Amino acid sequence: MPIKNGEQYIAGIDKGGAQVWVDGNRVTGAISEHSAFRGVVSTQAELYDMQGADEYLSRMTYESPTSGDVVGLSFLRPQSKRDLRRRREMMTLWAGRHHGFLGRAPDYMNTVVMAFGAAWKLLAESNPMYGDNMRRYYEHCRENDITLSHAFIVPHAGRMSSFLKTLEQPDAPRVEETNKDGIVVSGAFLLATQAATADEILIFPAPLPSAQEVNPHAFAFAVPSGLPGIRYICRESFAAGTSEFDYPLSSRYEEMDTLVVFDRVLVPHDRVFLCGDEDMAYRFTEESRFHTHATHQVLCRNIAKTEFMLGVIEGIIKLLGLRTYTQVVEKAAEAIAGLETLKALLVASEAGARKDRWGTMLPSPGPLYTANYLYPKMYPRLVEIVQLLGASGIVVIPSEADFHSDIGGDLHRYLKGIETDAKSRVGLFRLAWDLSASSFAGRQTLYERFFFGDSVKVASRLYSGYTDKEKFAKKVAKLVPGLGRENASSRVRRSGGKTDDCM
Ligand SMILES: Cc1cc2nc3c(=O)[nH]c(=O)nc-3n(C[C@H](O)[C@H](O)[C@H](O)COP(=O)(O)OP(=O)(O)OC[C@H]3O[C@@H](n4cnc5c(N)ncnc54)[C@H](O)[C@@H]3O)c2cc1C
Repeated sequence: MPIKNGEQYIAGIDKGGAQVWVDGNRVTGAISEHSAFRGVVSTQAELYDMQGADEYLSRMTYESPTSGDVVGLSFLRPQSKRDLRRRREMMTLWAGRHHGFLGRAPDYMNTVVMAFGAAWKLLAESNPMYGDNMRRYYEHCRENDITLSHAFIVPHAGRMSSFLKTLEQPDAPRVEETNKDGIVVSGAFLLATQAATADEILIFPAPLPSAQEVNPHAFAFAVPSGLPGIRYICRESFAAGTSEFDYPLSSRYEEMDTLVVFDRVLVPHDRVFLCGDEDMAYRFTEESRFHTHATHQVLCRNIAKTEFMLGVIEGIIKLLGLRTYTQVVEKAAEAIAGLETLKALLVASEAGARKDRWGTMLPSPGPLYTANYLYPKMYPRLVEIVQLLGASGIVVIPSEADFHSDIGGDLHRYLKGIETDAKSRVGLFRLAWDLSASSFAGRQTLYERFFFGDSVKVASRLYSGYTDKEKFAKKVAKLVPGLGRENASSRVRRSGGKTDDCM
């Protein structure tokens, strides 16, 4: 099947039969029509329509190497710097359409599954069937334009401190049994964004330690979202209403987060990528380089989001006539400097790309992980700048209904701007509210802070892979007698990383 369009995406979600719970009630009707999902489903449908439109087709798709069908470019396994550029252009087009607010637009997981698929041979070391499954799953996603969600972390009740290695945790997700049809999995996964609005879910938790040789907590697989025994328990919806005037962002881009519960779910053997091999789970996470490829996608999205933030900042400056205040200009300049830094890092990541051991053109991790490190700090600051410049304008934001009521005249008279009518002025501030102060805004900030792991993990990913630091230390050591001497064992310890891990 070639790329899907929006209508096909919606039909797939509605027919998928996922068991979704919102506010204590099971969603019984069409997911796409439920108020918690309507906006985001419609936005994602727009993305799928976009890739098939004449205007974009050549920039957003390519010919499948197996079927010859037209498939999505974010599935393309890059073999050259040109391929990386094509991927970036495609991802930038989608990010520009949702202004970076969809952290889980389909290209995110398309990229992850591409990286996993490229590294299938590693899984084959654990079991040839697992390698084969991964390779075929990537092709399945690409050929059927599968919309994929994922859950990589488990609830706190199921986590285990390393010093409790000898104990088993009853609440930790686990493989309960293996039978002729597949593996039976029970337990919960803490968080899957957009799981209720995706065709399938990929599960790959960091394995908890186990006293058993075949670790029941070490597994990875992907299944249809509606497989019997899976429940998706949604948080409260932040799509506060359907009016695009009142809630310009949350009405369109609210991505639901869910707790995913597996209740003796039978995962067919051909969907299992790893089972029991704790060491391989860690190795595959690192050596598939999916973090690096995914960060390339993330950076395209962050740039689109920062451009949008800058647009709002400039809109407020113009509206309130703030351009002559140097403290205001300085804040806008900070946003510009942030944006330009991200853009430079993206270019640098492609310029420094080289093939990894899977034969995939890997963007340079150094600039990407730097962006990954900076953005969780940059984004909350951009939000703060919007608040600082918008001030009371961000709270005096009557609704569309107010404008159409008997007090509409007051609003038109007293809320107009210097050169702007009241409704446009309030419209911009309602957007600034949704961007900086609403529940949707708070969740967006939390997302940017955590979606790729907490700051400790992000920092250690940057630090540990940054081999140049040793070169610099040697330069310093030349000027400090005795500092450069090290014993052989510390040299061995420090050269433990794979060669393509270098930044
Ligand atoms: C909005 C949102 C959407 C998300 N979507 C997804 C998704 O779709 N799929 C998915 O798999 N995950 C998703 N995540 C989860 C994300 O991967 C995690 O939030 C992240 O890995 C951090 O884990 P945690 O939330 O359990 O924090 P915790 O591990 O509970 O950490 C809490 C605090 O303790 C600190 N801390 C924890 N351990 C240590 C330590 N050893 N040393 C020092 N400090 C420590 C952390 O830095 C943090 O400040 C999402 C998260 C958010 C917020």
